[in-house]
Amino acid sequence: MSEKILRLENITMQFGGVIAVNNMNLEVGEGEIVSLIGPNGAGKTTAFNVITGVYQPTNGAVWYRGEKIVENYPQGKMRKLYKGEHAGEYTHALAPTPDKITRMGMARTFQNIRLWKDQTVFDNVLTAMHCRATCNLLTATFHLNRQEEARQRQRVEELLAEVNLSDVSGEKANSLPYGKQRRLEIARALATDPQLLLLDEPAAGMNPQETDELTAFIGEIRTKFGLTVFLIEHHMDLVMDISDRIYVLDFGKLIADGTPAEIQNNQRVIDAYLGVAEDA
Ligand SMILES: Nc1ncnc2c1ncn2[C@@H]1O[C@H](COP(=O)(O)OP(=O)(O)OP(=O)(O)O)[C@@H](O)[C@H]1O
Repeated sequence: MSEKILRLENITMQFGGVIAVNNMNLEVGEGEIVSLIGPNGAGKTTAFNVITGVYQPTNGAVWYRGEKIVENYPQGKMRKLYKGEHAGEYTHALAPTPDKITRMGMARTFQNIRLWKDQTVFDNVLTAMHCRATCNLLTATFHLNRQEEARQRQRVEELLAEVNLSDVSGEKANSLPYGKQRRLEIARALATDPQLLLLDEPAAGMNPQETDELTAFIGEIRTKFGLTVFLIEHHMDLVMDISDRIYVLDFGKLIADGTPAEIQNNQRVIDAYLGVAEDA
């Protein structure tokens, strides 16, 4: 099996009385495309939010490229609840901010498109690239030297060509058809030069043709950019076509993992999700 680029160890995320993610253990190998599927409210986006530093988990650790990057040692009542085999290993909380995690080489897109709608396609990508290169908005805005600015503009042009958006480079983001807006979101994530790309429902709202194009596109960028992809998706055609492996989440708990063929034939998954999705 390939080297693990991402590993979740005993991740629990609790909001008041709701346990959104319940003791999740999973691994994503270098170069894989892995999907996380499950019914609405199963905890998929919450898991992404923990991985990318939006939420500090109630318990557990996230490892990235062999390094522990997120960890929590439960306090107070929680400490009692989670004092398990690994509790002694959690000596302090590690909680990097999302931008720090981006700079480690992890990029993400969101369920709802989050583009700078009035900016051009080019400027959307350039801004994302600035953030990675300088980590400081003031520096990004005012102090880039000319040589660096020219290098970045060149890189944006190359990136837009690689994702087939060169022809709309000067258009405003909100004037693009929906499928291209999604593609632009992914281009923005790629501008931060990630090794691991997390896609949260990239095909949401797409018609079948757009979904097919996106499926091919994700495969292409994996190869072109040497990426590992971890994605959440409800479009089962896309998931089954593209995934090396699939994890299934239900009410915060992983109930299965395996290849697409194994998952499609898993009775527990059919009962909890696939059967329902097909009937819907
Ligand atoms: N910030 C929050 N505060 C309180 N509860 C939350 C918060 N974020 C998520 N939840 C709850 O956690 C549970 C899991 O939500 P989550 O959005 O992770 O599910 P999901 O699997 O991504 O669903 P969907 O497929 O609909 O996007 C839900 O019950 C949700 O209401």
